[in-house]
Amino acid sequence: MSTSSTLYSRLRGDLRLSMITLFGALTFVGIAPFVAIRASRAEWLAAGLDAGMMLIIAGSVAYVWRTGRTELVGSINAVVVSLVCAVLTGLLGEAGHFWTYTALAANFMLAPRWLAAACCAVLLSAQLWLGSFSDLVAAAAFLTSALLVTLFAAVFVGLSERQHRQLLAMATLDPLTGAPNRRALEVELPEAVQHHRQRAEPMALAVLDLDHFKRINDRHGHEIGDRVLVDLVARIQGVLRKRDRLFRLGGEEFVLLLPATSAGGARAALEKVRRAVEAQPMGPDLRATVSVGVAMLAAEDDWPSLLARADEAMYEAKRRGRNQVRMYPPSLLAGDRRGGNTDPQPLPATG
Ligand SMILES: Nc1nc2c(ncn2[C@@H]2O[C@H](COP(=O)(O)OP(=O)(O)OP(=O)(O)O)[C@@H](O)[C@H]2O)c(=O)[nH]1
Repeated sequence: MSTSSTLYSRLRGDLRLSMITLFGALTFVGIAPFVAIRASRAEWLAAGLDAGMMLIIAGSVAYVWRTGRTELVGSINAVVVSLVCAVLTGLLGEAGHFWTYTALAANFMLAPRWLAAACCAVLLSAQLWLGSFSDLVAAAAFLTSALLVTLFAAVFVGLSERQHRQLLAMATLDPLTGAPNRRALEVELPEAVQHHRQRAEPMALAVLDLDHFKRINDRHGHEIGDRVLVDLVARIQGVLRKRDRLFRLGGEEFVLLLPATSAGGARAALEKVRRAVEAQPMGPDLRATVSVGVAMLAAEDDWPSLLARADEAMYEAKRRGRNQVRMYPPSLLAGDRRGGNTDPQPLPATG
């Protein structure tokens, strides 16, 4: 994946990251002229505050892209913007009020809701305390309009976040089983490959396919076939570690990503999966089995080659009679795993 498409997919997948980035860019462009104007008028404190805020926001955008800590950075930005805005009102009087609306809306885009609400409350109190209003009606008009902006921002951001979560789930989760889908795999697998290669840690990838699923559908009907897929996912997730990832590639084919796992560990884990499927019937007169192909991440691998090897091993398992785990290359295989012969053998680790 190219750098620009990686950046784009991060922006698309993380709403708060995109808001922090947009806010940072707009604040930089919007405030820079005022630093110059205030400096030219010798309003050194106001110019310094604006410049300081620009630096903090620019630094925080760089930090959030490096670390992904969007909640921390968004929270710091909201606090800084609210404080600077309140202090500017104390220094500039009426001119400081105009920035209040921007700060109120930005707080909800940057920080968790409770913190945004707290920042808004502190900012509005400071504005009423420090601001210069001609009379009580002017102060009441300011407060009402500011509260309306706050309310609109809170509702709008809340709705956007909910829709974003729903869209993300629709785009990345298989609606039948709830497992992450092929699209999610295409995002997570390249990241996992890069992560493990950089740290020279072993990683295993398995392709798992239900055996004779067509027969199950033909004999028991599609509805039961669907339930078998749901049950299969529950069984697999029940025996694997929390950090292992299961994806539905399509139909009755799944991919398992086993981070920080040696060949021996992968073999043991996938035998557990195979046995968990075989052990209990999935319904009256309905036994299912799986064929599994495993490949270990090698130094020269990219994710398509790793996936292709695991797929090749899965087809080998099918060719050899199904209901078994095969490793790729076959030299990693210690004995045929079919049926009851399930003791994992020590296997050589690979890159
Ligand atoms: N119920 C149900 N069936 C599905 C779904 N997706 C794919 N299938 C069915 O899965 C079956 C797959 O058949 P095949 O590709 O021949 O594979 P198989 O019968 O499992 O045979 P082997 O893989 O060689 O063991 C087809 O009948 C598809 O219609 C689904 O979401 N629900």
